[in-house]
Amino acid sequence: MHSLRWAWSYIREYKGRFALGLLLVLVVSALNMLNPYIAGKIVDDVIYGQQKNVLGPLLGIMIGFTFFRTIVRYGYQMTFEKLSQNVIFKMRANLYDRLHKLDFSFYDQTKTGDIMARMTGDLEAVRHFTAWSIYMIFENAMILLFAIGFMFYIHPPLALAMLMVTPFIGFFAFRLTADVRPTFTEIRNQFARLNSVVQENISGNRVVKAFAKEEYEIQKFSAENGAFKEKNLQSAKIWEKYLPILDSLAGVLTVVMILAGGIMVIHGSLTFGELVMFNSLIWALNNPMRMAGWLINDVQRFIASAEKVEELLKTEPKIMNQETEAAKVKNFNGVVEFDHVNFSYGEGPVLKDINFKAKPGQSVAIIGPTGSGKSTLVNLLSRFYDASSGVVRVDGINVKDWDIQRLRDGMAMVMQDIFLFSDTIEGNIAYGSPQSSLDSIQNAARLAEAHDFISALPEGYDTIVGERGVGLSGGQRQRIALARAILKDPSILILDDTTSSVDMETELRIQTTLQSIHQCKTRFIVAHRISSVKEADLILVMENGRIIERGKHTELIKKKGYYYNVYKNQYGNFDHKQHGKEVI
Ligand SMILES: Nc1ncnc2c1ncn2[C@@H]1O[C@H](COP(=O)(O)OP(=O)(O)OP(=O)(O)O)[C@@H](O)[C@H]1O
Repeated sequence: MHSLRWAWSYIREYKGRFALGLLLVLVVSALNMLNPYIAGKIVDDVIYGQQKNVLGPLLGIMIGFTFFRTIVRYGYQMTFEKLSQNVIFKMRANLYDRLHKLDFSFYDQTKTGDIMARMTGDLEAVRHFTAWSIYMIFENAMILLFAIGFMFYIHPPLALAMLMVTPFIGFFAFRLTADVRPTFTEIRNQFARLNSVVQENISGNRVVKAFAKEEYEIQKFSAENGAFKEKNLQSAKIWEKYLPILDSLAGVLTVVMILAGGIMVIHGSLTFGELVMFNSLIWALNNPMRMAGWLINDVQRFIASAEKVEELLKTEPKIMNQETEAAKVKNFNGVVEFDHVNFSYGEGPVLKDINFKAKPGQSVAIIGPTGSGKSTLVNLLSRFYDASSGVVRVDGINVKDWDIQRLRDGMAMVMQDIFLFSDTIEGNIAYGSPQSSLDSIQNAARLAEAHDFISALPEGYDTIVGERGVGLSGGQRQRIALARAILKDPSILILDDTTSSVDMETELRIQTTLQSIHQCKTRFIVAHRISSVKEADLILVMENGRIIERGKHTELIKKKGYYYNVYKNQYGNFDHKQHGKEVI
């Protein structure tokens, strides 16, 4: 019932069309009683009563009605089809909207395959229910009701005899519903698992090949595929157990009708024409009962899928906009402050008492062992996650009070895991600033040391890069992502391990450029290489979620602590000046 109420919240918008559809179904269902009635009349009045003059008009009505029914049926089928397409269009748009509202923590916990199952298979099950099952249930219920009513009108005792079978049918239909329902939820969940395996294998196909794990992955898929088949078979076995019973009970109706009706005709309490009417009406009892199994099947499938779609639509993001005055502030300059910030993803602290301040024009570098919390720290700045305690401020305002859109608009981030869309290089660079001219795109690419290799490609900036940037080297991808960030001209630029795959000479040129063009911006550079961080105004050295050292390059070298050791490991006794020029 809950799923139906939820579906109704979408259908309600088209309630006029919905009501029209049901009305047409009602008309056709009522008119379905006409042909059996006429058939009986022909037997009683034309064959037995010898009123041959009424045969023509009666046949005319029969043929006319058959045409009329076909047209009206087409009308309501189209009505429900259009309605379902509108409903699904809106649901799909809402789902997509919700997926964009949901934050990092949702994507951390949810498999892509599961999301895809909801966007495809589950929506299709809801569409099928709206387009077909609703009117079929209504049509069958109405035909059954009209037929019962009509039978009582013709001959109540025979109608009563036939109805004695229906409680048994109701009982078995109810049992079928109860037994089959859990299997549909299992089928649906197994479909999501199957989807996840396929999706992971397609995304990770290079790793699979590199480790020659094709056979292992095929077997993994085969296990999930087998489980999917088994769950479908289990479900089929249940309703195949009940369908013959429902079918047989429908057959019993014919036997009751022939037996009881025949006796009544022999005793003269029923005319032969009336028996023909009953005989013609038997499909109107049989058919809905036969269909009941299939329709129950559809309803259960709908409920299992609707619950999943609704669950996703109702998932609330943890990161939300607050309606504060600060949210109305338009732009910011880029003053950043971490005020005793602690953070945890759930289990155990990841950031502990992070405390520092950066002004526009300054660059803050973060260095430290892998897993020490560097990326997490910059992620709090863009509010991908919220601090567990303490405050992150931008221009003196808590990031939680900023309008998220505005906050992120003022920042540009090059993430560790570079993502390029399957689009042209020009489109990828202009992703954050779609109105940019080709000149400014090329200029950004020059600053990111990407222009030369892009121009050398046969199609230059029009080159379409594959999914996630396939076809480009790691360093090339990083430079395109950097150009994308530079083009945005943000107040705060965050580079998370952005030049790790770029050779040191190119990196040095990039840094010199960034230094000159971003005089008034605040820059965050997360890196492992000393060469990437040594020019920074403030270097934060992290270990186990804490800042263990801070200062400028020369100060940290003098401290002879962690930073100094990294420096020694990376450069040994290498002279940092060659031919009078700084190289590290
Ligand atoms: N989405 C997440 N959910 C749960 N734990 C996470 C998540 N992301 C990172 N962590 C954990 O938080 C800790 C810090 O990770 P983080 O990525 O910030 O480190 P890092 O210093 O940037 O590492 P690297 O240098 O390898 O990029 C690690 O222990 C990591 O396992």
